[in-house]
Amino acid sequence: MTTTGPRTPGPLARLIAPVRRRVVAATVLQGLAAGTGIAPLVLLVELARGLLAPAPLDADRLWLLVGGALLAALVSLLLGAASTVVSHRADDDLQLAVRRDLAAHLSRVPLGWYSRHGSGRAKRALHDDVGEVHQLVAHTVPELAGVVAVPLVTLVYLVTVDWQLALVALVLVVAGVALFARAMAGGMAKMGEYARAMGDVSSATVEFVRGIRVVKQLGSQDQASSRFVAAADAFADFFVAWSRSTTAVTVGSFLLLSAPTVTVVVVTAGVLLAAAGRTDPVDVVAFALLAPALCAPMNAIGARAQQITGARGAAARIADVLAVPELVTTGTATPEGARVELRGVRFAYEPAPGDEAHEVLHGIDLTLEPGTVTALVGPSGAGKTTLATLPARFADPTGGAVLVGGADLRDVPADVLYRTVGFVFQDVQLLRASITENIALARPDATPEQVRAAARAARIDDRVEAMPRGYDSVVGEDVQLSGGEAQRVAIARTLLADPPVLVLDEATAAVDPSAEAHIQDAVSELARGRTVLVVAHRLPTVVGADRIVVLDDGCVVEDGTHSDLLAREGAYARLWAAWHDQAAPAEEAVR
Ligand SMILES: Nc1ncnc2c1ncn2[C@@H]1O[C@H](COP(=O)(O)OP(=O)(O)OP(=O)(O)O)[C@@H](O)[C@H]1O
Repeated sequence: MTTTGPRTPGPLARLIAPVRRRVVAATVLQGLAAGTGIAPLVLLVELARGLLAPAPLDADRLWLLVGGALLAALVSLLLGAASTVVSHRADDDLQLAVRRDLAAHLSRVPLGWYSRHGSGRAKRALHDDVGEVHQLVAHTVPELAGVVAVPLVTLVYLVTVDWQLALVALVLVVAGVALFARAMAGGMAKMGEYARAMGDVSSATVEFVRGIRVVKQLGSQDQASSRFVAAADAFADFFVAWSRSTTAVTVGSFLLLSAPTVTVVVVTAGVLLAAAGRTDPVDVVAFALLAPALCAPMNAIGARAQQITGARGAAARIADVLAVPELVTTGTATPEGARVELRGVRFAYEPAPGDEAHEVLHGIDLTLEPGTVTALVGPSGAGKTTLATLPARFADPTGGAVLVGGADLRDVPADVLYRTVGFVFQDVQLLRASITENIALARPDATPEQVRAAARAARIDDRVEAMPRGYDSVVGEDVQLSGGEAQRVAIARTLLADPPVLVLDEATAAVDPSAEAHIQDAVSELARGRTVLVVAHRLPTVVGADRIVVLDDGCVVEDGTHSDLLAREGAYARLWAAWHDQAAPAEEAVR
């Protein structure tokens, strides 16, 4: 993201602002630690000077130098440790604060956001992105002080020892840094292309892996893998060309900045100067010992630059998640009763960047009376699922209002709303916890008898009893549940929560007859005495509904009972006939 005009802090600067002072303190401490870390070497040089001097040994002075070197090493260690403590404390506080903010925010974003992005984006922000910022605050920034302080302090000392030799070393390092900067600039210029090629490989990989089962069934592996292979080849070609264009400069910079090169060149120059009587041989020892320190930290710059780029991306992603609008609730209304009303409801999904918003519900008026079952039917893409998610406030309508028990959902506190409206959708979410905990999620105080009663009503009790640890069996560890079983656990959970209004998205796929009978029994149990809205993907299941609402292209086109609608010979009758011609024989074949 680019900004113009007065400089506004970027997402990374804003994110770490609360701990900025402590990061600065840790950086200063690390700089001091790195600077004092050079002192023992300097004192060693002075020790050599004392030992090699023609004059008699001044033992006291030499011991003083040894003591000084030890003390400097100790101080450097202590300063480094203090820096680590300060930076890690700051990092701990920052991680906790950011994770708390994210968790609180994620609990208030519309449920529809999760349907659209899956839980992967939330996990990435909470775990991976916070981890990248940790790397920056706890390690990268303080360590950069060392990268700067060590060569600077060394250079200042070496200039005082012999400015000519220092100049030789400086020319080498400057040439190396210039080459390195060129290599980095070349690399950065192609970064966009690199990201594109990498993106192509990852989307081709995802596509290939996702479709692998279907592809294998159809025996067309070669065709399916061709896009993946083409993307991988294109990436390899790009990478080879990229490396070729930067290899010479990169290798040149590494050679110039390597400790052996700098040492050999400077010592050779020192020997020549000493032979010409223009420098003291002991000064050459100083360069032999300290010249590597001029360039050693440079090698860390590449990795640090990558960590800074990574943390910038992570902070931007965290900021994006925090910017997702929350569902605001005035908290001023409590539903009275279980009537659900949709008044002139319009809905448009948020468009992808660059696209125009596309309205999918165009002014729906619908009242669901307490204790009745209403089935939503219609062609694929008519807006059934979108409509069904609105009473559970997955999102707010873009026009009109949704009321439950006379209260506009925007005025109902979230906990009251979810006690009033329950939902069981196809992608059932079970926790990696015991069956009991999964069923009692909304009522942790439920007794084991209440949990079992709900499981019995949901026709899952027998299956749970047969599990290795019964109701204590952990889902995903002790037992793997089929889709139908998971759905019945979710139904048991909803039965126990006992919400007066219920939204159900019926399974799309045909399952075997006994499993379907179990699910239908469980659903009937669930529907008893509640206001139920069910999205029916398979027509035979709607026959007994009190009312059938036919949606087409985001509008209600018919409304009535099964026999009324058949007699009307309109949209529903056509759907029914089409289902009999196509889907029914296919389902029979599956059975
Ligand atoms: N998350 C989303 N973002 C953008 N558009 C969406 C999203 N979900 C659904 N749509 C669009 O909204 C329209 C209605 O979709 P919806 O899933 O509500 O229909 P449906 O009647 O339930 O279909 P089906 O029976 O196939 O499940 C479709 O055009 C669909 O492409």
